[in-house]
Amino acid sequence: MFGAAMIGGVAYLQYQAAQAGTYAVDMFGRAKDVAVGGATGFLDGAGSMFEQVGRGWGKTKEEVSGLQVQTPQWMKDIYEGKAGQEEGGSGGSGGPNEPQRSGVGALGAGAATAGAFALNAEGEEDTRSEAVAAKDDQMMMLTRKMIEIRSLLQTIGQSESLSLPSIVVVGSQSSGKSSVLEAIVGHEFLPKGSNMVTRRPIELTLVNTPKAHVEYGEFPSLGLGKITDFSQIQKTLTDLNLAVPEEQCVSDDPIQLRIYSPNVPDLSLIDLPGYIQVEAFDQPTELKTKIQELCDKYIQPPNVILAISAADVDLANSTALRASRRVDPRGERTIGVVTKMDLVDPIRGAQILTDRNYPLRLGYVGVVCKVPRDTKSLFSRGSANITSAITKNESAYFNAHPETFGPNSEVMTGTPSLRKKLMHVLEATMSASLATTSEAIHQELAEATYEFKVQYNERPLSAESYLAESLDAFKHAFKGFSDTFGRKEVREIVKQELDQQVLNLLAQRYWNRPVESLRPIDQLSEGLAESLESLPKADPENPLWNLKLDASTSTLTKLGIGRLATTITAQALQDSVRNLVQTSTFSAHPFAVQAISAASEDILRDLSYDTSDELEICIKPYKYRVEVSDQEWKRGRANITTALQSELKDCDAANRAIEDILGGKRKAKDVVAFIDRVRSGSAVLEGDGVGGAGGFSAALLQKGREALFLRDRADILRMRLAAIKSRQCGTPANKLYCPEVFLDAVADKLTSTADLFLDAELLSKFYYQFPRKLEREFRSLDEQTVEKFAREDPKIRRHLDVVRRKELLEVVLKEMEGLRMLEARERKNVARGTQTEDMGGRRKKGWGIF
Ligand SMILES: Nc1nc2c(ncn2[C@@H]2O[C@H](COP(=O)(O)OP(=O)(O)OP(=O)(O)O)[C@@H](O)[C@H]2O)c(=O)[nH]1
Repeated sequence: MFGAAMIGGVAYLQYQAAQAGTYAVDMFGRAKDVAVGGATGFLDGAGSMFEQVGRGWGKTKEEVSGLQVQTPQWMKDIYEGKAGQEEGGSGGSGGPNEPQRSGVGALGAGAATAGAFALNAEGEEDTRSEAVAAKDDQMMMLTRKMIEIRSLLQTIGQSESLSLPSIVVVGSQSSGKSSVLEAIVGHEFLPKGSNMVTRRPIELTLVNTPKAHVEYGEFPSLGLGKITDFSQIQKTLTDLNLAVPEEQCVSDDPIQLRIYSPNVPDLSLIDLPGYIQVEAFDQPTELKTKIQELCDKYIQPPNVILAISAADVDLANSTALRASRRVDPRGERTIGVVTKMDLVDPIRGAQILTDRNYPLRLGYVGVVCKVPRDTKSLFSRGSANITSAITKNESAYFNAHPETFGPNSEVMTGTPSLRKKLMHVLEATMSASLATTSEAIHQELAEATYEFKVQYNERPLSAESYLAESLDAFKHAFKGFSDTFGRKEVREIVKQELDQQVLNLLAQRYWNRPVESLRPIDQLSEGLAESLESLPKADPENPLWNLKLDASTSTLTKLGIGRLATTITAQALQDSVRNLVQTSTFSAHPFAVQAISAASEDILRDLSYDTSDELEICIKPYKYRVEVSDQEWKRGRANITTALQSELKDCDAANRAIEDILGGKRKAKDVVAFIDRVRSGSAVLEGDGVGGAGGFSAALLQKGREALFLRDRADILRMRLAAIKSRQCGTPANKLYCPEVFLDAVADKLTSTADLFLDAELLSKFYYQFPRKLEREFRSLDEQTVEKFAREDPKIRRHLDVVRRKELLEVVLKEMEGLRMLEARERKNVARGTQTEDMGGRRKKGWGIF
């Protein structure tokens, strides 16, 4: 077990046994003894490290660098002084409890560690021996690996067995919990306020970045990116906490926060709401219980408990220690932190730290974490590091009482010592949990593999591959559509539209036989002058009929065909794209549906401007003259016959519907006969018929008028169908007598020009541009959006989850294997180190870690 390098063979085995609940040696109250034991083992480890680097701590950097070929990267970094920002200096005042280190600054060793421990950066002397420093570095690397694995496991899910332990911080309100965490991090970043602002657990992962110059935080699940302003982190945490409604009190949904800094150690901590004694009058009555339940959930084994108590409150009244006792009665995994040491007499402070009533195997650490008032304003901007100010203030206090807190005292004090202790304890606890967690991962992986096989036939899937496949399938479907929607289809929709326009024109200009008595005078048309029945016998020079035909033709050609035909074709394309999306995998993705629709709309809008103008120019000649060939006439005659027949059918159907409304044929006939009589003047319509007339209600009269109109229209259609069928309408020379045929032929000519042009200008350009635009837009989506897109479909989300879970578990297992190898190597080193020690009989005094 590599933890042994730090803890020492004997002490570590004791610790391990204690973790397993079989620890039989009474270490309580003799924490210091164990610490020395730990230090012995620690030096054993140093011995083996010595071997690793060429048995030469006394060598110069150059001498040693010749051996670097065999040394690991972290070690090289130390020799090259790259790992930390500063070399291990000898200046500054050492912490009172720090053991003296020989050969300080030699080889620049420990620079990385010092950076991580924030010792030199804070003006303190790194007093560790080189071997110790190197060992620390290796431990940090391993701890970091485990923390990384812990973070990976966090992303897999909140399963208790699938997790590595963390340090859980508990304490009553105002015990100084936040101050301790902020002293470790070096920034004020936790929510502050009187209104119980910590309502959710904060899972804090500290990542040491020795070479970085910038400190920042990240909320991995919020995607806010790197936040360098710690007051912004504080604000975000406050907002997230206050989002838990007051009546809900607290939530067990953790907030994950990672802080990257060269000044933090690699640690994983969980901050919890502070215990309260009694609810305030404006707080929910169950608040106390809820906080307790939440804390209880987190302080379970194998987590380490950081129990915060204030020195000015009797330890017997410490809620944190009481809570820890319930779940850790033998005090095996609790570190006691006594804050506000400056508020009690030093002798009393030292007594608290050596408390016999609440003995803790991992001991107590006394701290003064208050930011000195005179420097506080300097840090108000949220970016300055406060570690230095706190440590200086703290050292000043403890150094002022050397007889109580000096190097020879039994007690452990100071935030730097606490940081180190936390790292060592976390490393050991995590490594002790590795086997169990590894077993749980194996089991989870087996389940995920089974699900992947059975449910998804081992079909690999990623958000990117899903998007790519969906896009390819859609483009393929679109290609299929473009093969079936060409000039012929454009012609159909344009002609259908123009047919309608022709029918409207005919109705307006030719078929408008007025029902005179029922229409206001100003609506009576020129149709009165010459009835349509007289058209077949009209004089070819008759100005009225000539004018009518010219005006109708002109209306048709000047309709704005360019715009009309382009718009309806673009609309048909847009509708088709929408239908294609609905039948594609994209249909389950609102984002994609919207993006595709917008893409086609954009292209069609752009193309439509030019296309409609140019098409209008193409049909310009028809605005002045339209020649119709015999062939065209023949086609027009056939087409309009079909159109009129269909119109006639519609009229008859509408008439039948009205008859039904009027209460049958007979009743309808009576109403229509009355209106007919009014029209011919043989009956009188009282008023305007609003109150009814002739024994019929106003509503019946209205329906009767509609029926009469439809009857008239049907009569006209029949008459015109007969006319079109007659010999007279057999030739374009007689267009004056057959306006229906002529207008249809004109519409047909306009359609032919439009479909040719639209095919070349709108369709082919759209078919070219659209898939490319989609390709561009979808391929340039960022990872997050692609992920969001794929997860919109619940089926795909489940599939992705299984694949991802399986992949992550495989990665974690691989990482675990790596750790195990390191661990095995470490164990070997410890064994060798012990041998060396036995031979040399050399023992050094080291730090008391536990
Ligand atoms: N004198 C002195 N004051 C301290 C020390 N540590 C914290 N304080 C002060 O004690 C008060 C409470 O400290 P916090 O760190 O906010 O305590 P907390 O436990 O997080 O409190 P809640 O957020 O209410 O749960 C603050 O005014 C701190 O400035 C210390 O070591 N010495």
